[in-house]
Amino acid sequence: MNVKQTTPRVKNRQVVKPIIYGSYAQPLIQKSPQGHTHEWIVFVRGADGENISHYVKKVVFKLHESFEVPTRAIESDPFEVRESGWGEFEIAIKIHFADPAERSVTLYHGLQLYSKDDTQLVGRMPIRAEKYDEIIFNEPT
Ligand SMILES: O=C(Nc1ccc(C(=O)N2CC(c3nccs3)C2)s1)[C@@H]1CCCN1
Repeated sequence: MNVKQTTPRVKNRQVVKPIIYGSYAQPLIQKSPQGHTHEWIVFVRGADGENISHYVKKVVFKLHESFEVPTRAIESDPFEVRESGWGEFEIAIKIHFADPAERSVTLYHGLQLYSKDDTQLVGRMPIRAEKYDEIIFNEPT
């Protein structure tokens, strides 16, 4: 009996990429001449340390417009911006993908320089403000 063998079509399947984004901040030992009180870093990274540059082409961090160069495009791992300042504000984080067919994704992060609860932090303990999220790609059939 002649049975036609067909290649099994892969249905639309999802590829889920876990990421962590956020900021770490630490008080400066002394206020800078510009009045900066903290140093901080804002970042996007793969959860469990995965190298996201396999599927991320660049990450654009949009800082407050009072920064000298408020728009920072980072085109290779580590996708982070290291800065200093005196206050907390929202940072837009736009992730552009290596696959030109994939639309970019924008996340928003409130830079945190101070502890949210009333624990009086001893010394220069860093303030970690991190969020877990997932980038979901729909694989074509
Ligand atoms: O703080 C806040 N907004 C901030 C915007 C920019 C900040 C900052 O840290 N910097 C600008 C950059 C400069 N350095 C020298 C010249 S411009 C260092 S803070 C708000 C105000 C109320 C609550 N939070």
